[in-house]
Amino acid sequence: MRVGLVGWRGMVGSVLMDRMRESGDFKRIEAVFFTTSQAGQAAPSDSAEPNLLDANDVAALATMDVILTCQGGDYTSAIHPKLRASGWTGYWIDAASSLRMNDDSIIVLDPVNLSVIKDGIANGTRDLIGGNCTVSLMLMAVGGLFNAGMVDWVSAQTYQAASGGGARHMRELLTGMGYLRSVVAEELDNPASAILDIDRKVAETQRSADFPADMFGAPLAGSLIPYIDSQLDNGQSREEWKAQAECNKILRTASMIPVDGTCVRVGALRCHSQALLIKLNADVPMDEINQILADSNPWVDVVPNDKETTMQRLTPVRATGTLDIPVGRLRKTNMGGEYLNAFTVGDQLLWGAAEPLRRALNIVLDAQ
Ligand SMILES: NC(=O)C1=CN([C@@H]2O[C@H](COP(=O)(O)OP(=O)(O)OC[C@H]3O[C@@H](n4cnc5c(N)ncnc54)[C@H](OP(=O)(O)O)[C@@H]3O)[C@@H](O)[C@H]2O)C=CC1
Ligand SMILES: N[C@@H](CC(=O)OP(=O)(O)O)C(=O)O
Repeated sequence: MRVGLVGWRGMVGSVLMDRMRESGDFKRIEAVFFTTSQAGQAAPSDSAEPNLLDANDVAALATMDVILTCQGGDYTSAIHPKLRASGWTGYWIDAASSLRMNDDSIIVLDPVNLSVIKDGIANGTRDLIGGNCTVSLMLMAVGGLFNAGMVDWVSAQTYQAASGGGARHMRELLTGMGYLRSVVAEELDNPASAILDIDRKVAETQRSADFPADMFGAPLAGSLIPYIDSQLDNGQSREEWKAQAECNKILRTASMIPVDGTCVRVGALRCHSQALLIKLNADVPMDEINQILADSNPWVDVVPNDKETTMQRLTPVRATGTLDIPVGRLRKTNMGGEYLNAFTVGDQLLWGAAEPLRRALNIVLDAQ
């Protein structure tokens, strides 16, 4: 199949290209590389064409069997309707949120919803959309409990990495960290200096007009921001709204399972973490819960709930750059035996963005 790649040189796209090369995906396809800004320049060595094609050229896109895009929502909104209106019936595989909640799209996360994806493809669905990173990572961790029909509702409190905003947001976080260190470098080198003087200087710096905050809209280094994405009329942020909407669509639930919480940006680089309170519909023993989670997919790492193991295995430092999905702090809470505590971490550029897309491509290839 001829597969048109759009957005491949961006941050999500670069992670996707690395995974496709590692996994041998390019051997299965005739890859054609598109760009919105560099048409005519030399294409990467994986390309079937010598040069990059114009990603705004609908006629050129229409010669593809599959378009795989990480270019972003504005691109999708501009191009996808024109392409479909031209009569194109190929597969559109996309990281952006624009088409996610459309009736004629599927949200792809095959370790959790392979049957939904296969049914959809068999029934003619051609828009296969990656889920929101937080939702995908939560379901990679605890989807086993949902699929076992054990979940009444979930309260999810998130700790989301800078990379969710994009490459410039990651740079702003690191610049802010360096800036803070630089204003107290002398005091830090002197063990006799007063920690409250250091603290005061740091707070003054964070509050100053020249502290880097253009991308996030508020200082993040040494702080956090309890709001992600746009504001909705019901008091939720759009990121919080996605949790229930997308989770239920991914699972194709017969009746809505409530999912809600507060989404918070923290100073991690590319791993999102989540503290979950899961209301089970029965007081299931912990060993059974651990087993269901461990068996749910090959990437879940059920971390025993002790301090030393948790500190080694259940952190962004441990999970970053890997496909592993550690889930731990598993215990029943004071609320009762049906109320399960959990904490999970995952790389938001891998399972949170790129990996479900390349796997959706392979499912499409397998279906031919
Ligand atoms: N960031 C995230 O965590 C997630 C993002 N997504 C989706 O993916 C989309 C893309 O996100 P992201 O990868 O962060 O976006 P980037 O800003 O990194 O890349 C988007 C595009 O910008 C263009 N570009 C311009 N200058 C450069 C440069 N110097 N280096 C690389 N690319 C450049 C490229 O297009 P061209 O070659 O055409 O110029 C590139 O494809 C998002 O809009 C969102 O819809 C989904 C899930 C998570
Ligand atoms: N909103 C996510 C990243 C993202 O791109 O989400 P979505 O694909 O739902 O727009 C974050 O900031 O962490």
